[in-house]
Amino acid sequence: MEYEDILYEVRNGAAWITINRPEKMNSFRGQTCDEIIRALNKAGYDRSVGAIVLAGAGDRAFCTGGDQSAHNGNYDGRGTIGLPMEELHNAIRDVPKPVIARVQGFAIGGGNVICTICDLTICSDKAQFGQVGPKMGSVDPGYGTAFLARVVGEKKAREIWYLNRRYSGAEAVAMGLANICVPHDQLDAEVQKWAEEICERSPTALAIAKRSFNADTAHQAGIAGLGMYALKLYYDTEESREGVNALKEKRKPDFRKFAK
Ligand SMILES: CC(C)(COP(=O)(O)OP(=O)(O)OC[C@H]1O[C@@H](n2cnc3c(N)ncnc32)[C@H](O)[C@@H]1OP(=O)(O)O)[C@@H](O)C(=O)NCCC(=O)NCCSC(=O)CCC(=O)c1ccccc1C(=O)O
Repeated sequence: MEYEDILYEVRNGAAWITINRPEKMNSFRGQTCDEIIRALNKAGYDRSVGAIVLAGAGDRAFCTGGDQSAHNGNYDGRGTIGLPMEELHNAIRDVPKPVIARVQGFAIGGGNVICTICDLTICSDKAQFGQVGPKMGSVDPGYGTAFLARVVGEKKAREIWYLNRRYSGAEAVAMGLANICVPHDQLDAEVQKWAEEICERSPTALAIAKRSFNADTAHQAGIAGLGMYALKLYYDTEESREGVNALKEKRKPDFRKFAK
């Protein structure tokens, strides 16, 4: 079998990459990231594909970030923190085709980062966006913070990271985090419509436009690469583990004891 954690299908020029771990709220482990990277590169350089859709299986979640059951100071894969996060984020940005996030449920933590990085985000009225980092003992030191501020503005990005609230699809559209919010049962048709419209456009012009948009924030890849080492040091602390343990033990984390 080519993939275990994702589904890959081309629908009339649109490559659909679907995280298929609904029992884990489509959170990702190392293998999931590797498979998404492989699928992105396959779709990105397949001449019959004009647009790429990133989705999550089932109704509950688009993606809820790193799989906390595979997280104990390190995740279970390769890379600085045990997940090839920088590579995954860069793959979304580097493929020369627009990537559309299809958000039908929770886009939380690292899942929120992924949809922030995607070129476009189309969500349903059941979508819920949000960050959980400081609530869970984690933080994205790269695109998830710095690029988010480019997308929604500095004040809103700081609110998202400092308070860890949840936002509806309509609120995501209002702050510029999503392009459009549609009724749940119309989501797939809407996503496919946008993808097919993109497929009719000049691939070279699209690739140049995407590279040009990316150029303005390319330095953030360097910040992310450096920040992952800081994140790894943080993951090795009791303070970070408090977040993971609290989720597992279904209790509120007590971070105050780590106040500096
Ligand atoms: C997603 C929730 C808000 C849903 O809440 P609720 O509806 O109340 O349902 P629950 O009962 O909480 O959850 C149901 C079920 O799903 C499991 N689950 C949910 N998310 C995860 C996950 N990420 N990993 C593993 N399992 C998960 C949950 O445990 C329940 O299982 P049961 O067996 O039924 O008990 C809520 O669940 C929630 O907030 N989940 C945690 C999300 C989370 O912590 N995500 C990742 C951590 S931090 C982060 O992502 C920010 C940092 C970041 O972006 C990053 C940057 C660089 C590298 C890596 C990361 C990274 O992603 O960690």
